[in-house]
Amino acid sequence: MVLLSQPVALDNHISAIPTYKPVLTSQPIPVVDLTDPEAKTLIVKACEEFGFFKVVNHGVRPGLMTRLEQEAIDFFALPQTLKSQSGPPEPYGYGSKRIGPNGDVGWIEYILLNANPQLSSPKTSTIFRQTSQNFRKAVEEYMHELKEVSCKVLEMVAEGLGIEPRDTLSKMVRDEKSDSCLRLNHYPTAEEEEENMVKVGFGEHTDPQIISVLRSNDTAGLQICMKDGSWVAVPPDHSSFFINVGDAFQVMTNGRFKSVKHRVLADTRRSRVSMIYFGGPPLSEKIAPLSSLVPKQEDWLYKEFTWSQYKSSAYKSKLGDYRLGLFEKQPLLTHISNV
Ligand SMILES: C=C1C[C@]23C[C@@]1(O)CC[C@H]2[C@@]12CC[C@H](O)[C@@](C)(C(=O)O1)[C@H]2[C@@H]3C(=O)O
Ligand SMILES: O=C(O)CCC(=O)C(=O)O
Ligand SMILES: [Fe+2]
Repeated sequence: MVLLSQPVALDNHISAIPTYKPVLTSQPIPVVDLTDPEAKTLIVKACEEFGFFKVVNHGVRPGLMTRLEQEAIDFFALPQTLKSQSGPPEPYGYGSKRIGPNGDVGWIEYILLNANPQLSSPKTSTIFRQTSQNFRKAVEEYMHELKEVSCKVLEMVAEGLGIEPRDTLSKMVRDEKSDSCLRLNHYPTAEEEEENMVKVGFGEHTDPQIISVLRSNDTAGLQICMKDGSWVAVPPDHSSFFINVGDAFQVMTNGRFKSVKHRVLADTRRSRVSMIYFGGPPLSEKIAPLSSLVPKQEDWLYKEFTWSQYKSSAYKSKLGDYRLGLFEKQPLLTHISNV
């Protein structure tokens, strides 16, 4: 077992990583007990108000969470030359400091793995070749359990919103062609730091998929953006999950649920390890407001698109871009006076 207590040098120094003086407001994050009979109502309320909430009593084995965390720590402690053989990510594989293909950087190293083995890439095979069978086993078990949590939450949402049938949302994530993925992030410690300054670990963004389920160790750093533009720090809790509404979910609810903007400001005195399961639809799935929620097409705020189209456009964007803008319907000219 290797502990990452020493400062870690990322592969090359990128001075472009911004530092921040944190300005925060405090606001309690909604907590939902998945065994509570009121859970579906509370989840809908949290998705409408924040696009974000914490879940407890989720049914995932605590031992599996710590096993995968330890496997991730062991991987990130490998020599840089070995790790770099599994990168750069395309988009799956190992990445360091660079996030995505369009110049975004952060104080981070990570592994991105596709949950669908049919879509597995050479870079991810390299990761599994360099690590023990235990790593692959922990990843597979974790993805399986996280898919269940995601589907449980999506079915509760369907019940809470009166969407019929109740597996309308969850079946996209359960589909064997679902384009879901798992991301393991490591925000290392740093040698020296300006007093009261923190580095941007993962710049502000929304997640493109339907639902993201995040678990981290007990190091702080995650922040979410409120509707008024203020940022709220999310107190870490290694035994719970944090759920994000993603862009595709915002579209399917016709904007009733907001895809939450979030970021990570890295505390460079303590390393942070996070593991996020992104529940996505199959590439061919058509994404549009759900007819059981918005029966009349003229009320749709978004044009229909396939997940594959959305993904391609997301990979042409920068992290902080508003990706849904391209898919918003223009107001009809006949509705505008003076035209
Ligand atoms: C800059 C980028 C990285 C990202 C793809 C993108 O072009 C814009 C969205 C980014 C994001 C954010 C959530 C997830 O971490 C992620 C895997 C995803 O699906 O969209 C990342 C992408 C990535 O790092 O490849
Ligand atoms: O590491 C975290 O806590 C959040 C990372 C994140 O937002 C992402 O990977 O999309
Ligand atoms: Fe994210």
